[in-house]
Amino acid sequence: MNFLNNTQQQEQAHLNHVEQNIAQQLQQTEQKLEQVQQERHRVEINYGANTRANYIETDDIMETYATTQQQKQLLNSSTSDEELLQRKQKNLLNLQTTPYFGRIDIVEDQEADTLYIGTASLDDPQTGNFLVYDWRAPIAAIYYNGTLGQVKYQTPAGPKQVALQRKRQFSIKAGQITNMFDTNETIGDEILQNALGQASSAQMKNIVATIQRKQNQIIRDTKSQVLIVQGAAGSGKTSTIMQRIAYLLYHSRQNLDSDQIILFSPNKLFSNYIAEVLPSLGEKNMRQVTLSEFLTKRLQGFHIETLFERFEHEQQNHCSHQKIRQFKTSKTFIELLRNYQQLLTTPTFRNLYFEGEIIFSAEQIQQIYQSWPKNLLPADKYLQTKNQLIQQVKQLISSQQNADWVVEAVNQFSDAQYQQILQEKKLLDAEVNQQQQALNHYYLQQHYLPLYDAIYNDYLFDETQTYAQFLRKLKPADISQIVWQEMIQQFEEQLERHSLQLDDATAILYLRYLVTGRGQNHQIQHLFIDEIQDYSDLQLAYIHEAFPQAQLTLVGDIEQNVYQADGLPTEHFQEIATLLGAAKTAVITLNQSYRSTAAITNFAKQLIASGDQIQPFNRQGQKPQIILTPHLQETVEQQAKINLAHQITVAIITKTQAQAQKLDDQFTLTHHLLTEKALQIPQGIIILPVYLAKGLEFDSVIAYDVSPDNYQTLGDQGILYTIATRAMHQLTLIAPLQPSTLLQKLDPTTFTLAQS
Ligand SMILES: Nc1ncnc2c1ncn2[C@@H]1O[C@H](COP(=O)(O)OP(=O)(O)OP(=O)(O)O)[C@@H](O)[C@H]1O
Repeated sequence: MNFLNNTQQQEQAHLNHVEQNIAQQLQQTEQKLEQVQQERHRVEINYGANTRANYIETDDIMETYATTQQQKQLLNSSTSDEELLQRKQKNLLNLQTTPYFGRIDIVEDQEADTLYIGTASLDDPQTGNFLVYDWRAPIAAIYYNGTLGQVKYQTPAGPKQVALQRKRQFSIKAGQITNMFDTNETIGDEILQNALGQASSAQMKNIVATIQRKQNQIIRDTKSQVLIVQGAAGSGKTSTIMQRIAYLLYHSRQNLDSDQIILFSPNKLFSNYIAEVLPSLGEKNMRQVTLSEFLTKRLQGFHIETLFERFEHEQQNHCSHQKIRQFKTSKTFIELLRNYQQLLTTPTFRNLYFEGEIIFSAEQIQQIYQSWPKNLLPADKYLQTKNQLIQQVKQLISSQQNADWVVEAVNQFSDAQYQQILQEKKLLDAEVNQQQQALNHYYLQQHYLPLYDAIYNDYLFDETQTYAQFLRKLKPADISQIVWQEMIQQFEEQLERHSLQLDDATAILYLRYLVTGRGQNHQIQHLFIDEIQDYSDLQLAYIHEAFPQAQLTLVGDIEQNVYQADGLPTEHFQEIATLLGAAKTAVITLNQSYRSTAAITNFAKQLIASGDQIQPFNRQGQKPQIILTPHLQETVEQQAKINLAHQITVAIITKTQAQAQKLDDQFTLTHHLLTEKALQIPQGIIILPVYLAKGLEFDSVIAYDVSPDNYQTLGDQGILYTIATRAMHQLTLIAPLQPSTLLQKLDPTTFTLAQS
C-alpha cells in the first residue's frame, strides 16, 4: 500500500469518527430543541390565558403585570434557548454535508497540534476538544494566509507566532474523501479548478473552502471605517463581501446582529441570487435594499427615476443635458449643497393648516426661523423653530382650556372613557374640578394632535421648493443660463407629476438632512455597497450621512460602468475615499479573475484600458467566437440552440431593455425574457439587458448585436466588457455584417471569427 493510500485511509477513519460525532450531536440537539419548543408552547398558552383573564378587573392589573413580566421572562429565555439550539442544529446540518475542508498542522509553544477547518466549530462533548475549527477563528487565518514555516496570526490578545508544518485540503462528498492533497502557498488550484469548472447555479455559493489570500485580507479587516475594493470582473468581490459579513457576525457575536448590516444591491434578481450564501454558512441574511427602494422610501409620494429608466431614456434621446448631470453629481455641487445657507437665507416653508384654516403661515414660520442668531447651526435653527411652534400650540390649548365647546365635547365622553383617562392620569380620587381640568386638557391635546404631528413630521418644511430655490440661485460656470433655466422649468413640471430624476431626488434628500438634521439611521453598524461604480459622489455622500454609525465596505469595478457615457477616471475609487473623509480608509485591488475561462478573460480584458493588470485563472476553454451574419435574429437563435446542447444556461445579453423586448417578440425557441421584476435566474435560454445581468454569471453568454452602431462610445466599451465577463465557460458575440470598432482592434488570435 503506498503512502497516499495509507494517509487517505487514516484521514477517512478520522472523517468517519467526526461524522459519527456530528450525527450523535445532531440527534441530541434535535431532541432538546423539541423539548424547548414544547416548553415555549406551554408558556405561550399560559401567558395568553394570564394576560387575558385579569385585564377585566382593574384592581388586578398590578398583579397581572407582575405575572406577565414573569411569563415574558420565561418566554424570552425559552426563545433564546431555542434560537441557540436552532443555530446549533443548522451548523450541524451544514457540517454533516462537509464537516471540514482543510487541515493545518502547527507547533505552538513547542506543542504540536492538528486542526481541521470547517464552516462552524464542533467540539467533542466527551473530551472537550475541538473536532472542527470555525473558518473564522483567529487561528484559521493561517490556513488562508500562511505559507509553511513560521507564521503570525492575530488574536484578541495580540499577534501570535506558530510554525505551520502542513496545510492539507479535502474534497468530501457523501461522507467520502474524494480528493485530498498537501499544499504550500495558495489554497489549492485543483480544488478551485473543480469549483470554478462547474455549471452555474441559480444561487451563489459560498467560497469558504477556497478563499484566496487577498480576499481573506478584505474579509478579516475590522479596522477600516471605509474599505474600498476595486476588483476586476469575476475577482470575487460579491463572494468576498458575503464571506466578510459572515466573518463580522462571528467576530462581534455579542454586539452585532444581521439586522444591523445592510447591503445596497444592484437589483432584486441579484438580491435573490446571493440570498443563500449566508444561510449556507450558518448565518442569517443581512438587510438588502436597492438604491431606488432606498430613495423611494425616503421620498414617499414621488416616482423616482431608476438607473435603468435613465439609461433607457438616454439611449433613446441623446442626452442634451449631459453637462447638467455632470454638474449635479460633481463635488462642486456637493460643496454648494453643504453650504446651502450661503445661498439661501431661509429654507422654504409651507403654511400649516388646521381644520381647513391656516394656523401658522409660511411667512410666520420664516420669521421665527430668521429670529434665531445667525451663527446657530442650520439644523439647530430649524429645531428651535419647531419648538417655538409647539410652544405656540400649547399656548393655544391653554387659552381654550375652559372654552364652552371644549366643556361640551368633554361632556360627550362615555363613562368608560372618563374612567380610562382619569386612571391614566392617576386622578380617579382627585377633586371634581381637577378632574374636569385634566379632561379638558386631554381633549384639547387630542384635538390638536394632527397639528403636533404636522410639526413633528416636518410638514412645515417644503423640501422640493427649497431645492428649486437653491437651483435658481446657482450659476454653474459651464452651463448657459438658458439651458439652466430650462432645466429648472422641467424640474418643476416633473414635480407637478410627482416624478423626480435620480440626481434631484438624492440632492433633495441631502438638503432635507442638512436643513432639518433628521433622517439618519443610527442602528446600522455595517453598510455594504456592491457595484459602487454606479453610484454618484452625491449618492455616496448622502448615504454616508444617512448611516453615521456604519463602517462602509464599498466594492465595484470602474471598468464595468454601464451607466456613464464617458467612463470613469482610474483614480475614481481613491477620490471616493477622499470624499468620504474617514480617518481609517483602505483601498484594495483584486486583479485575479476567477469566473471565466482563461480564453474568455484574455479576450475580455483587451476591451478595457487597465486590462493588462487582470490575471486570468488558468482554466481551459474554447476561444470566444465572433459571428458576422446578415440574419441577426435567426443566427442568434441557431447559436443559442447549439450552445444549449453543452450548457445549462445560455444568456443572450442585449444593451437595452427595448432590444431584449424586440428579440423576445421574434424569438421562436423556448426562452425566458427577464425584466426588472424578475426574481429568479431560470435554466435554459434567457434574454436580458446588461444592467439586469450585473453581478450575475451564466455558463454561456451570447452578446447580441455587437455592431458598430450599437457599440461605439467609451461607455459602450464598459457595457461590452460587462457582457463578456458574465460568461463562465463559453462566449459568443454576434453582429450583423460588421463588428463594432471596439472589437476590430482586438488581437485576432484571442477569438475565432465566423461568417454565416
Ligand atoms: N476564492 C474563490 N473560490 C472559489 N470561487 C471563487 C473564489 N473567488 C471567486 N470565485 C467565484 O468566481 C465567480 C465570480 O465571483 P463574484 O461574483 O463574487 O465576483 P465579482 O468580482 O463580484 O464579479 P463581477 O464584478 O464581475 O460581478 C463566482 O462564481 C465565485 O464563486
